[in-house]
Amino acid sequence: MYVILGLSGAGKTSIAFELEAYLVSRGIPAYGLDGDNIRCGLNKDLSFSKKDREENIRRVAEVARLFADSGQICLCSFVSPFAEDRWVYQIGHDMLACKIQVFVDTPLAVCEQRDNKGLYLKARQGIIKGFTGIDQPYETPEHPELVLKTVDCTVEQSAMQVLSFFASLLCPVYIADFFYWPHSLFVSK
Ligand SMILES: Nc1ncnc2c1ncn2[C@@H]1O[C@H](COP(=O)(O)OS(=O)(=O)O)[C@@H](OP(=O)(O)O)[C@H]1O
Ligand SMILES: Nc1ncnc2c1ncn2[C@@H]1O[C@H](COP(=O)(O)OP(=O)(O)O)[C@@H](O)[C@H]1O
Repeated sequence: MYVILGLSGAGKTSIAFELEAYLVSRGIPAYGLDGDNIRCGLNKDLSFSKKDREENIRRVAEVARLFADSGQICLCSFVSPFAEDRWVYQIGHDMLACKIQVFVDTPLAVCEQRDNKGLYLKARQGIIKGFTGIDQPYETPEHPELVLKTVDCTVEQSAMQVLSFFASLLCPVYIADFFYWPHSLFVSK
């Protein structure tokens, strides 16, 4: 299970979906659970209050566990701003290889400049209340397995960093089988 954390606009979704596409294209079952998707269905009854964010992550961790039990790599991309909520991912995942926390460490100013969905502008205008990084805190993960800096690198490069880390956890035979990329990791679009 990968837990991909960071501010809105940090790059969580882009990296998670790039990873999913890459792994699936290599015959490795993987599935991405993303805040925007899950909040349209399973968690559409939840707001962005502290209590509801906690419930959001609790349900996501339960679903992710089911995916993991079925043998799939589950990529969970959620803001998860509060440190005390993140422990739910740990339950039932004692081995390092089973739970990898990736912090997408993009500065707030960069996320705000990207503002793909116009949410930061609305938050600055006071139209959205309780927006992470603006008028709600983001507690930086203290011990992530991997920290990604997304400034001046592409989505593919960031995804490659995660794959390289993943490969470093695997036995050599498995690496040779799935992670030998002679020149280019990704099929050009
Ligand atoms: N108040 C507030 N704060 C943060 N984000 C907000 C908010 N309101 C809406 N959005 C949109 O919801 C997406 C984050 O949902 P998450 O489920 O990942 O949030 S959380 O983990 O429960 O904190 C987030 O998606 P990403 O941009 O992909 O992170 C936003 O599009
Ligand atoms: N190295 C990178 N990794 C991820 N996203 C990046 C990177 N460089 C630029 N971006 C851009 O930043 C934006 C991140 O948006 P998104 O993936 O939706 O973030 P989040 O899911 O964290 O809100 C996208 O437009 C993406 O193309």
